[in-house]
Amino acid sequence: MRQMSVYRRAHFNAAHRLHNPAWTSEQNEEVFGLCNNEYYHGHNYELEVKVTGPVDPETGYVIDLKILNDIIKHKIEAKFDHKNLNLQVEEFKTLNPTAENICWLIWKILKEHLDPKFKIGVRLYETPRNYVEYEEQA
Ligand SMILES: Nc1nc2c(c(=O)[nH]1)N=C([C@H](O)[C@H](O)COP(=O)(O)OP(=O)(O)OP(=O)(O)O)CN2
Ligand SMILES: [Zn+2]
Repeated sequence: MRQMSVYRRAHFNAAHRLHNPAWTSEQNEEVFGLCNNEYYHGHNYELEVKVTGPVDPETGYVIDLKILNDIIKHKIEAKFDHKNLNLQVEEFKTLNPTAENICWLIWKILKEHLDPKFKIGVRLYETPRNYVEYEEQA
């Protein structure tokens, strides 16, 4: 069956602090600089989700984008939007909320909620110029 990719963009704002508790303040400042600010700082995150799978011959869809949008809204935006990632997202109490780790967590959540027949890719823009991407291999 013909495989294609569909994409959905989303957006959330969140605060974070990059910090390694095993290091001294000096080491943290040296490595993370302004991102180590103990009072946190915010980003306007832009998210792009890619879903690859067979095109259903009856609907002509890979996945109904309305369904994908609902999953992103309820499982991703509800968890991250207007949150302090370090303090309010359980996973980041023990994991540094870098763009890489946020992107991976988003991928993991989507993987749990989408049909396993789909291959999922996540691209996350932390700033207009900084972005990371994770896509599972076939
Ligand atoms: N590999 C990573 N490097 C950095 C991350 C990250 O998540 N992964 N994060 C940060 C900071 O949190 C923040 O994103 C950096 O912001 P800033 O340097 O202000 O980014 P800009 O694109 O706005 O910077 P310009 O220099 O003005 O282009 C740092 N590194
Ligand atoms: Zn930051």
